[in-house]
Amino acid sequence: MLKVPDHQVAGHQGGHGQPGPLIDDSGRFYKPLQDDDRGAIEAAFYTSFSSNTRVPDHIRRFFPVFHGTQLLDASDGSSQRPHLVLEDVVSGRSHPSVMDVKIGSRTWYPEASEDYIQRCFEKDRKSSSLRLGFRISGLQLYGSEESGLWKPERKLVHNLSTDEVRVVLKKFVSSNSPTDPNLNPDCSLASSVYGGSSGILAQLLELKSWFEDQTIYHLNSCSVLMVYGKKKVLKGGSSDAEVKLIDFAHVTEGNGIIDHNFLGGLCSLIKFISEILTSPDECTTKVYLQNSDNKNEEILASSNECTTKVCL
Ligand SMILES: O=P(O)(O)O[C@@H]1[C@@H](OP(=O)(O)O)[C@H](OP(=O)(O)O)[C@H](O)[C@H](OP(=O)(O)O)[C@H]1OP(=O)(O)O
Ligand SMILES: Nc1ncnc2c1ncn2[C@@H]1O[C@H](COP(=O)(O)OP(=O)(O)O)[C@@H](O)[C@H]1O
Repeated sequence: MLKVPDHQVAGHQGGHGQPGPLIDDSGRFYKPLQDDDRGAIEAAFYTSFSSNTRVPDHIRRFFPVFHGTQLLDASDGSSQRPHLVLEDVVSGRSHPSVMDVKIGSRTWYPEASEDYIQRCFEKDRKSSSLRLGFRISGLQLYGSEESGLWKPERKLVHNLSTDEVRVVLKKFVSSNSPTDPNLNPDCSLASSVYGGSSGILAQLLELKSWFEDQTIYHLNSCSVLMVYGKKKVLKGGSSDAEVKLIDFAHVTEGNGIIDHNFLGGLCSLIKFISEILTSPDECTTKVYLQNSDNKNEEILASSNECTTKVCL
């Protein structure tokens, strides 16, 4: 039985006449192929990657397993269309915390159309991409029994300042309420989720060492998806935190050239996460994110230091 995933945090969502991803109970994620060349490029990437003997085995685990393509009824009931059949990397986790981080200071690439480059450039400039080499595209995190799941509106996370990005990365590994303005993120889960020999930092470092060498692909506009089951870690169990690369709709050939854009963004993300592990208590700024109509105020960051209001 196929259903719409409630754990999707970014990208094209179903609805308004647009098909979105589907999942099943066996741990598969079905991503509709986009009509234009984006669908064809992503399908070609997965096909090439799956059989490319130049990709080391230990690197394959950072990509969702690819099970080919399948014609399915679209999630919006419009018509049958081909879907990529992928491993659902969130499946099997209780209270999954998920963050999509789009890597690269530029999400456009020279071969794209002028119009596309311009749109991407604007998003890169307004978001943290140009400044930091990555941006948070979307996230969900489990707060508590009372507060439930925190899934800030995507437009609220798109244009975060550097401080806000740091705070969101801290909230991702904190056990106190992500929405309480009087609480600093306690980072109490940082060592189990980000740290350790198999934590997120170790995985990102392993990926980085591949990107220092690999010249096969340029992963334009691709994301790092960070996932872990919060319930288990809160109960003191070992973390099942995983890093996966997703979204290959804009991959181009590397032609023997290092993917500097991806590598630079990855190094920057690594630095932020390392700093949270080494100095989790470093003071953060109190930030209220507010819609322009002054409604739906949402608090992303907190400390005793100062208060900033950002109108979106
Ligand atoms: O269509 P939208 O407005 O959801 O924009 C998509 C973006 O969503 P956003 O609104 O920035 O969260 C979306 O960004 P995320 O994956 O959500 O970070 C992509 O940039 C997508 O472009 P493409 O499919 O990669 O070429 C963007 O799609 P296109 O506008 O290029 O179709
Ligand atoms: N294999 C997967 N398993 C689980 N969730 C996924 C997977 N691939 C994508 N997602 C979810 O869907 C979102 C959008 O995916 P993405 O491939 O970036 O789509 P788009 O091309 O529409 O931007 C991601 O942010 C993530 O939440």
